[in-house]
Amino acid sequence: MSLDAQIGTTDVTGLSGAGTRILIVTSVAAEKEAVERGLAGKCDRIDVIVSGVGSAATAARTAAALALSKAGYGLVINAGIAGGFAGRAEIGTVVIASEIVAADLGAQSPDGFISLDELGFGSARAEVDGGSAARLTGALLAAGLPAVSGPVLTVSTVTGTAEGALELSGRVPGAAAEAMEGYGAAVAARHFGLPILEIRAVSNAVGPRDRSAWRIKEALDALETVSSIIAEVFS
Ligand SMILES: O=C(O)c1cccc(C(=O)CC[C@H]2O[C@@H](n3cnc4c(=O)[nH]cnc43)[C@H](O)[C@@H]2O)c1
Repeated sequence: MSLDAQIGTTDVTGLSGAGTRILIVTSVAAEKEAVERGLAGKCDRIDVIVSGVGSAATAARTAAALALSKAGYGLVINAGIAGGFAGRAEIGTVVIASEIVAADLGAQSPDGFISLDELGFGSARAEVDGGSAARLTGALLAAGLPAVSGPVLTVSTVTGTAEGALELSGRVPGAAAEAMEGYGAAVAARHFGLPILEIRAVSNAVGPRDRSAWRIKEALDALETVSSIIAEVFS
C-alpha cells in the first residue's frame, strides 16, 4: 500500500485551482475531518493528513509524506486547535502564526530558561511564509472572522498553571497561542525547502488546567470555516 493510502491522504475533488499543491498536517482525526469539511468541493490541490500529537510525531509524519508523495508540494500548513494567551487570542479566535517558536526547547538554569539559540545549537524559531500568512489573515478578517497574527509556541507539555502562562509569554513577547506540533512540521518543511504556515483555532485559554472549559466544538467549527477560506485563497 502506498504511504498516501496508509496515512489517509485526502484528495479533495472539485474546482481545479491554479495554485501550488498544499499539504495540511493536523494532529488528530477530529481536526482533519473539520479541515476536510471546509475544503469539500472547493479545491483539488490540498491533501490532509493526521500526524499524531507532538512535535516528534509531526516531524516524522510530515517528512515521510513529503518524501514519498508524488504530489510535489509547494506549501505545508500545520492546522488544528490550540490554547490562546489571555489578551491576545480568546476562545474562538483564529491565530495565524507570524513565527513558530519551540518555546521549551533549551535548558533550565538557576538564572532562568536558556533557549536553543542561546545555547548555540541552532534555532528554536521557524520562519513562516509571510506573504501567504498576510494574504490568509486579510481574507479571514474580510470574511468577518476574529483572526490575529502572532507567534505560536510549540510545547511538549500543555501549560497548566497561571505561572506557566506568564513565564511563556515573558519568554516570547506577543505570544498568541500554544500548541504541540508546529515546530515539528516546520522542521520537516525546512528539510524539503518548503514554506510553512501554522493556523490555530483557539479552544481554551493557556493557564490553569480546566478541561471542562475547553470549547473544542467551537474551535473545530472555526477550523472548518478557515479551511474553506484557505481553499479560496490558495486555489
Ligand atoms: O476531545 C476531543 O474531542 C478532541 C477533539 C479534537 C482535538 C482534541 C485535542 O485534544 C487536540 C490536541 C491538540 O490540541 C492542541 N492544543 C489544544 N489546546 C492546547 C493547549 O492549551 N496547549 C497545547 N496544545 C493545545 C495540541 O496541538 C494538541 O495536539 C480533542
